[in-house]
Amino acid sequence: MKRPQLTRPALLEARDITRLYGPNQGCQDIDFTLHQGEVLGIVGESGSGKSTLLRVLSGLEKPDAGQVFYHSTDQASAVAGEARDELDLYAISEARRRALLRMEWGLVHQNPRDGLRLGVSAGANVGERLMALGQRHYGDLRAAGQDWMGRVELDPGRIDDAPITFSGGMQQRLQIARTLVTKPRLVFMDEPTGGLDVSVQARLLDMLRTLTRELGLSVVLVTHDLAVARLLAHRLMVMRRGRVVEAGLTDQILDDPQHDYTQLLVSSVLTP
Ligand SMILES: Nc1ncnc2c1ncn2[C@@H]1O[C@H](COP(=O)(O)OP(=O)(O)OP(=O)(O)O)[C@@H](O)[C@H]1O
Repeated sequence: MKRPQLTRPALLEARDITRLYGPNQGCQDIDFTLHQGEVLGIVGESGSGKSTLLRVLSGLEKPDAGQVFYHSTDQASAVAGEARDELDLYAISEARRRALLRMEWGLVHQNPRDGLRLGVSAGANVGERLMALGQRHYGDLRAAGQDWMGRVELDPGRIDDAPITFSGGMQQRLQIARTLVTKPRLVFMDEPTGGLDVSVQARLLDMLRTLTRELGLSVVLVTHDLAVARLLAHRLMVMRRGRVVEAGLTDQILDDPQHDYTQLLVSSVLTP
């Protein structure tokens, strides 16, 4: 199989990450490199430590041990006065981490209400992230809002409606538009299709796959749903009790799982 991502530069590196709340609760000794344009799926049953790892990787929770390195753009590093483009995520300031989330990263929550501002219009939800990057022209912000609502298959005519009037699936589309409008270099997704009806999930998944391909997004995707992983991820890490038990190309892992736990996971989900 073609493996273009391996020839691309590293974007995010996790080095021996451990964050434990109790024995086997959290994540331990996690080590991997995400390359530009790559979608990495983190899979495993509930409680295996996927969300804990995602919080550590996205700068939201300091690990007990280990480091996360992010290769920033030259421009953003220059603004922050940094000499190198490789940032040690927990050695930089909290303000700098927040700036990364605003300027270079995106975060898609399982519950769209965690990622949206419910009190302002759909258009404002999309435009707001652009304003945080310095865009001020009202017409441009509105045009971007309409454009992105169309791209996530929402009716642009509803740009002035509050997200609270949208269905769960529509809110998730809006959250995705709000996240992607700034063209983030790295997107973290936590169960992006979780909590939705199966038919709504399928359409959303299809849209996500199209967008990740079109935009060449680099994504760390947490899901317990192997069908979601199969459709979106180039590579998978399988977690159990906080540890990675198997990692590799998605098709290899799902078609020929080596570890007992992965075999169980795959057979219980994919076999009728
Ligand atoms: N803030 C916390 N305080 C204490 N324990 C926690 C905390 N966050 C997670 N845990 C525990 O760590 C373990 C891993 O949880 P985590 O949410 O990372 O797993 P997960 O694989 O994402 O599961 P799920 O799919 O159910 O969200 C669980 O046993 C959980 O109870």
